[in-house]
Amino acid sequence: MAPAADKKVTGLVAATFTPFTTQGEIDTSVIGPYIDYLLEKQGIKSIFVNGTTGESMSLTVAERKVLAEEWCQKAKGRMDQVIVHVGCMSVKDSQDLARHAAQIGADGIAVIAPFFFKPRTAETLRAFMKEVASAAPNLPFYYYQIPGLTGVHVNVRDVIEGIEDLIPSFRGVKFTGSDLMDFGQCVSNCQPEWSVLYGVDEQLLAGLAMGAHGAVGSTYNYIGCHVNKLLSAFEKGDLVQARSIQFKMQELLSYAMKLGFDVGVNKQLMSELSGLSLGPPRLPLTPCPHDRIEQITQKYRTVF
Ligand SMILES: CC(=O)N[C@@H]([C@@H](O)[C@H](O)[C@H](O)CO)[C@@H](O)CC(=O)C(=O)O
Repeated sequence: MAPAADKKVTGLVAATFTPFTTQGEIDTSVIGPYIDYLLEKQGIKSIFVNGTTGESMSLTVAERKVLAEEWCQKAKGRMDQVIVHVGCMSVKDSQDLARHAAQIGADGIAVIAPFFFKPRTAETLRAFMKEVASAAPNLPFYYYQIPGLTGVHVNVRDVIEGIEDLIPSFRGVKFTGSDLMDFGQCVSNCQPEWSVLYGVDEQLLAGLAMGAHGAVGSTYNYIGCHVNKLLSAFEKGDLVQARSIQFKMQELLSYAMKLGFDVGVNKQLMSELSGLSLGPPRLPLTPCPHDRIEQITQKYRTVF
């Protein structure tokens, strides 16, 4: 049976941060205001929750369910799409989360490759994904490729070959890698109803030139309003304007990277720029000194 919520993902999708209290417990009270902020201040209409930015691998399955439910409930009728990442090391946990995502009205699910015992071939990875997708056969399913973190360097082009026969709910890829040849091959070999989404914010324009249908990223949480202008400029064929926004993103991110940029730093930057209390990151991520966040915030203000 075809997935019920069958609409293509386009435009910018914010990979959301997970709010924690100062004691390190998940804090769902921030999720409503967070969604207001994305819609009203950043022009972001879709979210990707419990992903890398959301520290999913540091959360319990129970916490992930509570968070997914709150994001879906608060976004209902307001946002276009809520995609819930359900990837885990155990296929059983992933199936549990996939079933749960279907129950709470998510618009789609995504799965990263397991990375402790790594699939060595596209075939094994596809088999893992098939098992997860079968737990929520009516939900659009996306493969979330992020080799820099998983260490799984299987060609995505090989993963998607004929995958619609294996996983009828397959609807695309979130491609967080720099191999633009593999990315281009995904675009040129995708089915019309699939979305191929690019996930390296600092290189988005290259992804768009290669045919990305949209983009998922962490920085769209706080610079989405600028990046939306990049998308419009690209659509109008104004590459000079599109490049100038991309170069600003690169200036900010290369500055932050030199100071040490990880999900924890990124989360604190988001708190600083949005005024939302997202709390500290969870171990093994550690909070970064306040003066460093101030330097990055200052850079943001001079660049944009
Ligand atoms: C490795 C990583 O965290 N990549 C980010 C990017 O948005 C990244 O933060 C940005 O390009 C800056 O490097 C996203 O692709 C991750 C993401 O979408 C997610 O949180 O699931």
